[in-house]
Amino acid sequence: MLSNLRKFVVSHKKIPILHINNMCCSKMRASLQRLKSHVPLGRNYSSLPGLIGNDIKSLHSVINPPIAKIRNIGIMAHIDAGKTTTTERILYYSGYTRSLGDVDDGDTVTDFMAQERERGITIQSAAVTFDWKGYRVNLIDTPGHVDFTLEVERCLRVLDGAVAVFDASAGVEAQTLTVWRQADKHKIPRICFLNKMDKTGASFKYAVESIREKLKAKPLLLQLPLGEGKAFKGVVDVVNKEKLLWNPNSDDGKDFVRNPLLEMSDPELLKETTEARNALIEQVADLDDEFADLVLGEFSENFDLLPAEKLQTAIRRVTLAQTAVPVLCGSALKNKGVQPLLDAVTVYLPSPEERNYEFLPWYKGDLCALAFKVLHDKQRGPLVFMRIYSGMIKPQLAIYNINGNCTERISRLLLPFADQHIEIPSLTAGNIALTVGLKHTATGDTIASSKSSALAAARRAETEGGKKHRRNNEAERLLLAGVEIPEPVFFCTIEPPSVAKQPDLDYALKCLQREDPSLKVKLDADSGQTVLCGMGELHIEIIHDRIKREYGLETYLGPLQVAYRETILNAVRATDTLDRTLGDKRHLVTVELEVKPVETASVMPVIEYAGSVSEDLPTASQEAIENGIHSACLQGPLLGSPVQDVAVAVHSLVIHPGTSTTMISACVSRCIQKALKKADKQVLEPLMKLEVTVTRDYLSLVLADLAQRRGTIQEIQTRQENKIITGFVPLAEIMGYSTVLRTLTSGSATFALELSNYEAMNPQDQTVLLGRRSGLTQVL
Ligand SMILES: Nc1nc2c(ncn2[C@@H]2O[C@H](COP(=O)(O)OP(=O)(O)OP(=O)(O)O)[C@@H](O)[C@H]2O)c(=O)[nH]1
Repeated sequence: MLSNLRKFVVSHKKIPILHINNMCCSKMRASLQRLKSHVPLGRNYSSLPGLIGNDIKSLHSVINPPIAKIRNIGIMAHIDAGKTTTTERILYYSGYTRSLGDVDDGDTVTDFMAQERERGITIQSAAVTFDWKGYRVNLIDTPGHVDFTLEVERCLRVLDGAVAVFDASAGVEAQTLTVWRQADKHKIPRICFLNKMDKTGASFKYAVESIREKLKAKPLLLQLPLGEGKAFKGVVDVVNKEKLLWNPNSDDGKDFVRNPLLEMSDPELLKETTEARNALIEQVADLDDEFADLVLGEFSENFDLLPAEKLQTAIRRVTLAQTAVPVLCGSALKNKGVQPLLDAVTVYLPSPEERNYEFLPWYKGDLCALAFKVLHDKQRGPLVFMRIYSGMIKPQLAIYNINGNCTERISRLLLPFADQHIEIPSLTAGNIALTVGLKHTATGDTIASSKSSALAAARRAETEGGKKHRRNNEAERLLLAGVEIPEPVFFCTIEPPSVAKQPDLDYALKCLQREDPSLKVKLDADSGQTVLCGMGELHIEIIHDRIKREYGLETYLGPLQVAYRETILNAVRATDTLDRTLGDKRHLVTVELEVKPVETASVMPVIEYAGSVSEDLPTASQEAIENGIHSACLQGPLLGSPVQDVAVAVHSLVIHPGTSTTMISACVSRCIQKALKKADKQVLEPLMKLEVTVTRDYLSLVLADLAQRRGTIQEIQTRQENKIITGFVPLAEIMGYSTVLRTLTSGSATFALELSNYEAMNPQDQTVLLGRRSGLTQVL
């Protein structure tokens, strides 16, 4: 049946454009695109009967493969490690694309974008589905830039396994560390692929050491490289003691031979591989008791007799347990090593049923899914990518969105399979679905089959999980959380070309926010201007570009500004009374509270109640108090920025009968603002962790520049020919750094930046900032 499907796909002339909506993922997509003729998506849905004739039974096995044969994986890497090139090879060898692209062909990417602009089509691929040796692989796109960390995390949330790609000449780099930590957080089993083995300076040993040291992981060397740098020609399969050599005359790397290592032809290599295999066996036995028993019993005399399958099974167990990571190597650019990597994905990474999702039992087989990406297609409306954890999705199915507390209907169901979006009759647990017709579902929403099913699951969660899952709101317990949306660090005003276009801008921003919850949009009460808040310069730039490209609006951005925070240095008490008569109703509240500093590194205030207040406090009044506290803490007295690291203790509260909750909130909020004004205050600024890779010649120039930017240097390491500077620098001082660094080092240096924490500004800098901002506070 698979061959049937392939045949159809290959013979089908109309191949869709997939879209670029997010520039940081654009290279992968663009390289996919240029392999296809440019025909709008709408004409390229394949419906089921046309696809397979009457062979419905076989189709089921293709569309809904056994769950054990599904792999939901992502590829994660530091910028430029070769994620795009590796992905491109994977798609080519799996038959997804029909020729190999080249990421260095910048013109092609630009051409593609221009064509996309002309057509005004918005399609994007967040996941592609392909088959490899009888396995269904859903490859989920994870962007590499730090501004899109949230996007990476959101994607990680729906992965069952991941391939971490490294530049073998650089080993572990800054962004690798970040994504590795994120993958740790979501407990995702991984495989490491040491790419760029052909590059001058590539060192298998160095890269493996850096995995051991920096990632604190236990690398399992499943392969050894045959040569390094220019001499790289293939790999040794340590598990099977085989040599894999790629035909030097093949221009796409499809042609390679796998031969057993023999004493006669390769005595040295055989010896080296046997030692590596024995070391691997010992290492795995140390981590897995079942394997240790096997090895020490039957095979203790001679590890050579241990069958490869038994070793693979044990490697799989330790990979799934995340006690070690298999390491493979190759050169995606030179088309070597990618097919064994795909084999390893199917052999060592888990199927959906092997992941331990604690929420699954609560649903008892009912639908539970996570919307992990929303795209706006001009013809189809919103397209929602969903990971199905349990149950089934069908076209015309009504689903309940737990976050949005609303029910809506899926009109069509698609599978982004090979180079088609195939319309399908149903999709079961473990799969990635692309749905059409959902108007309210946003990125990150949890989906159930109905409200009653969600509530039943919530009750089970509470019974089974006890206090662990107890949250304020019943449905909240069920949210497939794990992706905390970080507070934006940058903001700027955005204006439409004319007042008449404001509704169009509002609509565009609403759509973009549904796709990207890390984008915040506010209305400045004083100036009436719309304010965009984002995760970085690139993030805001991309939003600006997308508004123009996808919504045809030429907008104007105000100067980019840093999102500061405020805190207080001492505890302060305040009392307030609100007494207002509206119509014939009197609203009277008196509150006494204390605001004090605490160390939480959060803008969520800690709320405490005196015993006399909490006793018999109605839920509605408590909610009103907390709303008042939260809204007051959003605008600190110094800059109007969020206040962090504070606790609020409510000491007394007197509410006149009939007083509305709005009045309670207003009184509490005013009282807090009074207290905050009285306190000693401090501005906190975002401090960025910076890693600069620079050649020795430019080291002192870069250090001198960082010193001027109030930077502090943590350490300077040597990596081959380069120096790696790590340190911290305030965000305000590092705006536009890419241009500066390029000029300073003639384009030879690279850097990675990520938010470290918010830190107190020194008194002089704070005075300068407040002086500068006092002229600006009217604008923002
Ligand atoms: N020598 C060598 N160069 C490679 C290899 N793989 C990728 N490259 C080159 O490395 C550069 C970056 O490759 P990409 O595939 O774009 O890397 P990426 O990780 O997707 O980069 P970002 O999308 O910017 O994060 C390009 O110039 C590639 O040609 C490889 O195996 N060997």
